[in-house]
Amino acid sequence: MQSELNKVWANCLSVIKSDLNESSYATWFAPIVPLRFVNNTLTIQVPSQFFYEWLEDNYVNVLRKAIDVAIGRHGLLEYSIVVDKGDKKNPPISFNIPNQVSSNNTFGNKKIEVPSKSPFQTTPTETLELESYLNPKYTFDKFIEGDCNRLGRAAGLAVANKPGLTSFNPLMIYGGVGLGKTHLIQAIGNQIKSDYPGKFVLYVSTEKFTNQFVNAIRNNSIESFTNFYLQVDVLIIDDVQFLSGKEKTQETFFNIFNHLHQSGKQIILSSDRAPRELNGMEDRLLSRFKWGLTADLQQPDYETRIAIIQKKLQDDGIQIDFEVLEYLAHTIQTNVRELEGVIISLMAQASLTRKDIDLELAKSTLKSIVNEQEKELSVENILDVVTTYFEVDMDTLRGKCRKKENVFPRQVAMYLLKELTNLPLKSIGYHFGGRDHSTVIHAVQAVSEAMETDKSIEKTVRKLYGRFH
Ligand SMILES: Nc1ncnc2c1ncn2[C@@H]1O[C@H](COP(=O)(O)OP(=O)(O)OP(=O)(O)O)[C@@H](O)[C@H]1O
Repeated sequence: MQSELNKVWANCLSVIKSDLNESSYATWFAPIVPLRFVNNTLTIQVPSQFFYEWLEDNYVNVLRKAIDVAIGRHGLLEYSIVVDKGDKKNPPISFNIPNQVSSNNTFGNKKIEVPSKSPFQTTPTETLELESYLNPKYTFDKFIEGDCNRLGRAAGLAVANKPGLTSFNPLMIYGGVGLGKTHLIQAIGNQIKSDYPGKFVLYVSTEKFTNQFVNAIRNNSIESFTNFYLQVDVLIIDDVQFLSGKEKTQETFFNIFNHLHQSGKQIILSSDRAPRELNGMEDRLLSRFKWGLTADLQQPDYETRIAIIQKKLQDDGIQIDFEVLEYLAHTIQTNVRELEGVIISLMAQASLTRKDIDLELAKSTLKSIVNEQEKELSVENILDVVTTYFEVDMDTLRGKCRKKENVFPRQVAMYLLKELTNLPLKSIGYHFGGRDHSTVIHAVQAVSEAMETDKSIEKTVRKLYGRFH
């Protein structure tokens, strides 16, 4: 019945509207035509195969909720896709939809069951915003600034303030695992979304972009795919290293890139390595990557690690003594994700055991993690760490050369042996070409004094010490 159909669809739309922003609603739901409502099944007409896939990929939860409210938990949704010439030649597509019960291709319709409970249900803090795939937890105020990320963060803020209008287009952020690339590029997207609600900001991983492209080839819907991307105002693509070796995807991305760039749209990219190290990438694409600004994220230094831990604990309303903070920052030096993981286990331990987070709890919680990272305490390993850090060879470290660049690493090595082992001074001297104990005492004093007067030396020595303790 026509009036019932309209009522059901109007109810769906009001649920959908309340969940989405205006531009997503206008792009994806305004063009839908309700066709019929029979036996608890609502049939909607969508303009293309790509449109249908995009709805299923991005809005399935919203649709499910709308059907629940408008029809009830037994409601079904059926799509009727406007078939163009090319689509007719295609074999039926295979779906990647959980809970799909049937696909009826006789009339070009696709039928899925919409269960009352979302299989993707997440906790509120993890809810992704469906329309742009931005995670709202990634913001600038949660991104701690340090020497390791100063340029990237500043460039990110500049881009967020004036998307498409700075010379940082594209902005490419690169760096190793867990150093904050995704956080930073999403923070830019989140800020733009909040300051410029009219702009269509899209975050997409390279993997997802590639999958969509492959599907579009299979379904002969490349044009819809490309057209969709050309509507984006701010395109954020994560992990572009995964484009390596994918020539066709690169070609399409190249065209989208050029078009967006020429239209003054902002492009933001992340990669796990610098553009010059991206193998398997077309030169013309690589040269585009370098058009704007390339900024790297490095491992956070000691002070930044302290600030990150403080912020994470503070966000959870937890206070800890500075000595615990120092211990954590010394112990976990690899990347921020690991640091976060440790803080979470620590908080879990504290709440389980109903204890405050003190040094004892920190040490016992971190025991397994620390043991994995610690090098075995031996003279060889200590000297090895020193030679690697200062880039001197073992013979020079143990030898007699009096050049300043060799004397200091040697003194640090002696200092570490004294602090970390129970070796008598004479034995320590023995490892350095048979020097006597007074040379070792002198080295230990020299390093201690240098640590007191020079913060960077203190940091270096503590860092090397931290490899064993
Ligand atoms: N400067 C920072 N301040 C606060 N949190 C940070 C910072 N850098 C990274 N993090 C946090 O560390 C975790 C890992 O960061 P993220 O996922 O952005 O790293 P990534 O570089 O994208 O890693 P991958 O290469 O594995 O994709 C996230 O939870 C992020 O919020």
